[in-house]
Amino acid sequence: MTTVLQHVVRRSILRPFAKSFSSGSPLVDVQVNDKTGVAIVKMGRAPVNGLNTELLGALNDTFDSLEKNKATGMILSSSIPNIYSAGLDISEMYNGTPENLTKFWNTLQSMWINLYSTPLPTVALINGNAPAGGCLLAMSCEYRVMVGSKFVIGLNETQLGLFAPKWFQDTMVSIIGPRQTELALTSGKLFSAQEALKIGLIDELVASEEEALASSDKFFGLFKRIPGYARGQTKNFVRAEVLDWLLKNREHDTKVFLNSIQLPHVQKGLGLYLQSLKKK
Ligand SMILES: CCCCC/C=C\C/C=C\CC/C=C/CC(=O)SCCNC(=O)CCNC(=O)[C@H](O)C(C)(C)COP(=O)(O)OP(=O)(O)OC[C@H]1O[C@@H](n2cnc3c(N)ncnc32)[C@H](O)[C@@H]1OP(=O)(O)O
Repeated sequence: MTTVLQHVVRRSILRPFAKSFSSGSPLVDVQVNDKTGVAIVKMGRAPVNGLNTELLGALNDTFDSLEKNKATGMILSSSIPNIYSAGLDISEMYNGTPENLTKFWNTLQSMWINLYSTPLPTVALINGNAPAGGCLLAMSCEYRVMVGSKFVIGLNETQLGLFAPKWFQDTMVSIIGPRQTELALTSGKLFSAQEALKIGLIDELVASEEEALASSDKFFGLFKRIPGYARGQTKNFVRAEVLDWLLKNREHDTKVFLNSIQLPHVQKGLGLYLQSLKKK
């Protein structure tokens, strides 16, 4: 089978048949399996894959590029040991100008719309902690495999004095239901891997990255004989309600974010939280 992406080969081959391609950003590494057409997308923004405007934009461009170049599936993972993503980069939300905050939020919205609605089958290979925005990324994929039992995942926004936006919440509701989402979000719960498995927030818990890749292959294999259009339309219908809310309310959602995040007591809380993280 010929290579599905037309980009320039950039780095060495890591898996058999896998080629590295330039994602256009040093923050995102893309390797496409020549044989299957499945792309492994790895976030690599040290130290914790904080989702700033640049990384969000790079992810968005990558998703676009994979679709345009007819990849057959995508695995979203991280190249940073023990970290999937620490969520939104708090430095972007602390003391930001209204222009920068708006750009940041709009980039997040676009990235999520793209990821959540892609017709490609998607797997989150969660090889590290995935709080808040990191959990959102994983939840937006169709299948979640966590590697190792020492990591946590969840929407912990209330612990920071924030709230998870409606579309973050709705994404979780679609996976674990309203009752468990309400309990988790009001308390800002970060689930252990075992808890996440029990509640269905992750689909599998495995011991190694190799096992996770095998699970992903098995998941993609489910669609071998299913026409792509039928699969894509079905995914669209299932996800339409959650997606449509943001598509119809982007401006409102941005205003809510801007108004809330700039409140003096919210800014003070963010500053203290950042300090506490740095002091560790
Ligand atoms: C009426 C009031 C309403 C208010 C509502 C307001 C707004 C509502 C609208 C929108 C809501 C906004 C939604 C936000 C979602 C989010 O994603 S917020 C981010 C939440 N993330 C976290 O809480 C995770 C914090 N990080 C950690 O727990 C740990 O770092 C880790 C991920 C578990 C990793 O631990 P590890 O020990 O490996 O690393 P360190 O903790 O030592 O960190 C290394 C380095 O990285 C910095 N850092 C960590 N996380 C972030 C982050 N999210 N953003 C920016 N920077 C981060 C940390 O400070 C260290 O920095 P260094 O010391 O300078 O190296």
